[in-house]
Amino acid sequence: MDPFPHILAIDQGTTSSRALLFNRNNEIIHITQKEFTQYFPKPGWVEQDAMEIWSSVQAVVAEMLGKPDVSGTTIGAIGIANQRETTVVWDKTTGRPIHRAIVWQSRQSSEICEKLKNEGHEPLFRQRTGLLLDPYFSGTKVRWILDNVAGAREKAETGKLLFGTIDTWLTWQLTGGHVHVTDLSNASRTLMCNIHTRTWDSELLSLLGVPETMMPSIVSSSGICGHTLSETFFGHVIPIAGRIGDQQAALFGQGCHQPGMTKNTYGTGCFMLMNTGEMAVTSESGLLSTIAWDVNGQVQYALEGSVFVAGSAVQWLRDSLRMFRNACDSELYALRVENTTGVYVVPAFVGLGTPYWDSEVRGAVFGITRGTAKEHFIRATLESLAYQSRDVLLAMERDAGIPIPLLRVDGGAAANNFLMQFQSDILGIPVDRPACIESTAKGAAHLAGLASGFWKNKKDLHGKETHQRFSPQMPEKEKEKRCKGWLRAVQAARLFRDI
Ligand SMILES: Nc1ncnc2c1ncn2[C@@H]1O[C@H](COP(=O)(O)OP(=O)(O)O)[C@@H](O)[C@H]1O
Ligand SMILES: O=P(O)(O)OC[C@H](O)CO
Repeated sequence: MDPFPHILAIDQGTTSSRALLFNRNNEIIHITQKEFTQYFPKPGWVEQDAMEIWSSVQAVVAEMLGKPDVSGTTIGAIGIANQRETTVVWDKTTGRPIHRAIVWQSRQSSEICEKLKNEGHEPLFRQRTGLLLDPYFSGTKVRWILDNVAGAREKAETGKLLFGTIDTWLTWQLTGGHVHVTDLSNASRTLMCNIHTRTWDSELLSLLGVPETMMPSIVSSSGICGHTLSETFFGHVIPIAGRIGDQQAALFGQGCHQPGMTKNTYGTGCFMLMNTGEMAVTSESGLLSTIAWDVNGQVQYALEGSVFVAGSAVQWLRDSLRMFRNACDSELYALRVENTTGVYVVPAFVGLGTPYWDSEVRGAVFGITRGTAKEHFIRATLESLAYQSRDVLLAMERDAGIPIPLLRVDGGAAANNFLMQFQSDILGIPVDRPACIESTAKGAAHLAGLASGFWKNKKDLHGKETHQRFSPQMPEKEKEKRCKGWLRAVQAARLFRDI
């Protein structure tokens, strides 16, 4: 009998927390999931309650432990994949957050970014962190909390506050407040980590006004950093053996272990990453240079294009415009019409990321007529995910200096066949969707499984996976016409901000 037949992956995403149980054949045998509240306190601001995030993780794990043949004693190790950049600051003694978590999408620190840019600091941040001075990243979010929460700065300066991204927060909670760590993939998204020396950068911390005592220790993406407590709901001491930002996790889970291999994940946002091996590639086209993972001291880098609003535009159609009940219904509506009749939705609700990096532009709809129906609107919104991904892919090909012959996809919205076909059509290359689109959880499970000896080496991780291929069908002229229309729509949305 296998004493530990399972690996538990915790996939803490922007819209939901999920627990996924893997067996030694690399199969997912159970999934539990819980959505949690999103707060939009002001236009462009997005916040979450860190305690609610933790409760949602407890809930999905508790539900998992209630499944037949699953218990704390059957789980060999835990791996965590998390929404990145989202910032939690908490009191070391009480363990209570001092403010809501500021979500990666939130723009509330844009003034801080502008000030640092005006002071001429962007080249230094860019060179050392591979990122840009954009509110997307954690550094200016921490600064915002220290500036805006009464008494926070004094407490931070006397070592009473801790900072963490969601991996750090969950590890802290799972270990009963004993372990304060992050890994390089997450650290590389904070604006505070030098991706070349792979340490927190004192000069950048000082420019941001963040005391170094708040920072977690940086540990490997694959290795045991702590254990659950036997007296908590697991009822057992389980090693926490992997932690990695969700987009890098998906890159690992898709098996993109070699330089040049690329994947695009369609979740709340869209994130395209290309493995660049042991080299941090500097981008000329607005891509980010980031750390993919650190496994056994071997660090790999990636080029990344980040789209801020993708699946969340579908949620907006569902929840705010009440156009349908389930995200998957968007496909049925989109297929009821032949095209959008020239309607374009630019879902720049929180600005635009790669390659535009325009944090002030806001969403816009173009080309509506009296004949525009809900179906056109839904179709145009889905198409916007593909157009934004195309903008990123073209930038990536330019920077990497190689064509991308095929795109691997995953994430919740990759389940949408209409979207995947349209993506292939406007890219003019095949799009491959694995039968199991849970690449993020796979990546976290793989890293934990390798560290705990559950799987011996990478050969055990990939085998008989099947893919569905979407091949381009749209005539070249039609493709060009539509893509030109999209670029005009983006330009017009940006112009609207400027007038
Ligand atoms: N069939 C679908 N078509 C389009 N969008 C979808 C579909 N299913 C899920 N989504 C969108 O995908 C997102 C959820 O994907 P997921 O990978 O779980 O995201 P995250 O990790 O960011 O929480 C939601 O924003 C949802 O609106
Ligand atoms: O929650 P996801 O899957 O949309 O991922 C969010 C990213 O990590 C943000 O950088």
